[in-house]
Amino acid sequence: MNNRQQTLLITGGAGFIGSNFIDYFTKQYPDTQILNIDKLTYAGNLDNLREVDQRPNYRFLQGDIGDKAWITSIFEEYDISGVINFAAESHVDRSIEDSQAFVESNVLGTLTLLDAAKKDWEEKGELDIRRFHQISTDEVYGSLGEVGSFSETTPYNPRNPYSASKASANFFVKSFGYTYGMDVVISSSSNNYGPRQHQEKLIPTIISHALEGKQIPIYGDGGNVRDWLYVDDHCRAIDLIYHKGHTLESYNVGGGNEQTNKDMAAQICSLLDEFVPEYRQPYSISSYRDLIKFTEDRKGHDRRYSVDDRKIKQELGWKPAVDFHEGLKKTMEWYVSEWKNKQTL
Ligand SMILES: Cc1cn([C@H]2C[C@H](O)[C@@H](COP(=O)(O)OP(=O)(O)O[C@H]3O[C@H](C)C(=O)[C@H](O)[C@H]3O)O2)c(=O)[nH]c1=O
Repeated sequence: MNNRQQTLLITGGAGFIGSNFIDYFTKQYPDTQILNIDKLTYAGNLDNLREVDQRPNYRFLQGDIGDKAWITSIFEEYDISGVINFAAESHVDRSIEDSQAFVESNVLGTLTLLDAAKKDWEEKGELDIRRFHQISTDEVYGSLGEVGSFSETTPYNPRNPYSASKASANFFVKSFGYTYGMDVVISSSSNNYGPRQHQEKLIPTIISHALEGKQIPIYGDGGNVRDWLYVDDHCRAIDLIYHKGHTLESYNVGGGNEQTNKDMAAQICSLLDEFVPEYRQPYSISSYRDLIKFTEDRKGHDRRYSVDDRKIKQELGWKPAVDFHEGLKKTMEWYVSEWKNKQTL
C-alpha cells in the first residue's frame, strides 16, 4: 500500500462489528484503502479478519487510539481521508465491575482521535470535508417502559457506566462539529447479532452454554427487551451514513426485531434442537431449553431498548434486509461450526 494514497481509518476493526464492516467495505469499495488500527484487547481477534487479510486495499496496525504520539504519527504517515471509530469497550457487565477502561477507551480514546484528526485536517484546510463517523449505541438514550421508541432527539439518559462513556464520547464528537466546524456524524444502533460476536454477549453465551451442557444464564425475569439488528444490515447503514449522512446529525439504526431475553433464549434453543440435537445426549435433556436458568439480575438493568429509525429510512433509503429467523439461523450455524472446529483441535 502506498502510504500517501488517501486512506480510510477504521478503529477497532478486529472486534465484532468492526471486522464485519471491514469485510463488507473492502469488498464493496476495492479502490478505497483501509487502515485498521486495533489495540487487540481481549475482545479483538485477528481471526475475525482471516479472509480480509490478503486483500490489497487492507492494512492492519496494532495500537491504542488513546496513545497520542502513536495516533499523531498515523495521521503524519497516512493521508487519512476519514475516520470511522468502532474502537470501544462494549460490554455492559464489565463496565459495572470496573468502568476505568471504559473512560480510557471510549471517552479519552475518542478525544485523542478527534484531536489528531482535527489537527491534521485543519492543516490541510479540509476539516469540514473529511469526515469523523462515531459508532454509537441506542443505550445512550436510557431505558424504556413497554411502549415508545428513542428518536434522534430523545435526550441522552445513560444508566450504566458503558452507556455513560458512549454518551460522553458522542458529546465530544458533536462539540468538535460545533466548535471547530469538523464534519462529524454519529450512528446509534440497537443490539447487533451475527458471526464473530464475542463470547461474553447474550447470543454467543446461549449457544456455547447449550452446546457444553451448561446452564444458560438469563438475568432477572428474562423480560428485558432488546431490538436485534443483523450485523450486515448495520454495515450497510454505516456505509450510507458515512457517505451520505448530513454533517452534525445522528442516525438511529434498528432491526425492528424486539425480543425479550427469555424468548430469544427459547428460540435459539429450538434452533439448536432442530439442527444439532446430538449434542444434547451427554446431558440427558430433551431440549436445550431445559438449560435456561433465571439468575441474579444485572445491576441497573435497562428494561427495554427500541429505536425509531425513520430518519435513516426516509433520508438515506436504508432498511434492514435480513429476516430475523434467517439471521438467527445463520448466526447459530456459524457458532456451531466454530465450536465443532475447536472440538477437533
Ligand atoms: C451476557 C448476558 C446478557 N443477558 C441479558 C442482558 C441484556 O438484557 C441482554 C443482552 O445483553 P448483552 O450483554 O449481550 O448486550 P447489551 O447489554 O444489551 O448491550 C449490547 O448492545 C448494545 C446496543 C451495546 O451498545 C453494547 O455494546 C452491547 O454489548 O441479555 C442475560 O440475560 N444473560 C447473559 O448471560
